[in-house]
Amino acid sequence: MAAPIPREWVGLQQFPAATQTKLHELLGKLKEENVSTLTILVMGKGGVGKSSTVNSIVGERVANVSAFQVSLLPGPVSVCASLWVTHVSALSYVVSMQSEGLRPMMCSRTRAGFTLNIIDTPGLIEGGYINEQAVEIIKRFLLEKTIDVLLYVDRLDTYRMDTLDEQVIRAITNSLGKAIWRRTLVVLTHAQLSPPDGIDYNDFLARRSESLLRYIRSGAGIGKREYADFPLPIALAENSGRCKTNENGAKILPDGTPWIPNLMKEITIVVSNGSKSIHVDQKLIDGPNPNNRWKKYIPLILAVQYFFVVKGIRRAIHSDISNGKLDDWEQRYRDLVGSGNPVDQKVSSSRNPKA
Ligand SMILES: Nc1nc2c(ncn2[C@@H]2O[C@H](COP(=O)(O)OP(=O)(O)OP(=O)(O)O)[C@@H](O)[C@H]2O)c(=O)[nH]1
Repeated sequence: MAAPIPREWVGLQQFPAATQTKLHELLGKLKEENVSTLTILVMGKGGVGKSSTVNSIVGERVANVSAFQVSLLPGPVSVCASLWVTHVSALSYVVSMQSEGLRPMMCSRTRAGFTLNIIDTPGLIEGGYINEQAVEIIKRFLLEKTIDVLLYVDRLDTYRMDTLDEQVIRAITNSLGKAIWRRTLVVLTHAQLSPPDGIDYNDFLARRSESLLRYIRSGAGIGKREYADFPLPIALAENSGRCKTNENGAKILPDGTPWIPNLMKEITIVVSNGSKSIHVDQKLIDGPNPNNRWKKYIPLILAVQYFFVVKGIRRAIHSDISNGKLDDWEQRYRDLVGSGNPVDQKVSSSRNPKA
């Protein structure tokens, strides 16, 4: 199927002038590096703000946003709130999966010779499990596409990580290969939260980032020695219409940073980090063939067998022959014959008890 003709990126004009200037600057930098097309894949659990982030980046409502909004309650009710968040989020995953369908959505926009493709995907969890059907549909959708950047989206205001997070990360790794994590920017939405119990915002962010990265590294199989190869930078997003703005009208993070240009800057850093974009072909989607897994070790195993087993046995036989030593069975046979065959004697005496 032919790719749709990209439309003009009119959403760019919705941004405040300062944001537009910054975005044009970043697109110009990419073009200097011969990058004139950027394909961004957005993945994560359900209800974390994937579609909202897509809409924020494009500056248009191109993706359907789920109806559920879970907010963090401040102060003494924070424990209740965290349970409530978990509960309502789980409900929102189920409802959104049913209402939105499982098909990913690609939106393409062009501006001054630059094309932005952004792919929104359904949440990967349904009823507390990985939705294998959604994973298969996403894989098929991505076939023969080249992914420049993965935005792995999660919420800043989620306190607990569990094995489900690891499963989502494993499902992405199995579908797109471990290398996708070299091309990943982690995006934490709901960035305008007030941390519970008076915790300092930066401390809260540091703790949340650390626990999320721990899960990503574990789910993706990134060992300690590989940390430098998989930098996994983190950017914050606040998609709410109530996000604070600066004097230019740009949506800002609690520290005053306009977050959309900041997110785009982080994306360009990932693009320029020296790793390759991920081309999704059938082989990548199928994953490693378990039959081929040990194939390369076959000659080595045969050589070890030959030198340590076959040669050893041969040597033992030769030395037995030259020592005149008999095999156990041969020795036993000779003993039997030599002593008048006690087995035969026993048999004949049992047939003729008087004998
Ligand atoms: N306050 C706040 N709300 C957000 C933010 N991002 C998303 N939301 C809300 O969270 C809910 C889910 O957002 P979506 O963008 O639909 O999340 P999603 O990950 O695309 O969800 P699925 O498509 O169901 O997987 C919606 O009600 C959004 O309005 C954010 O940064 N801040």
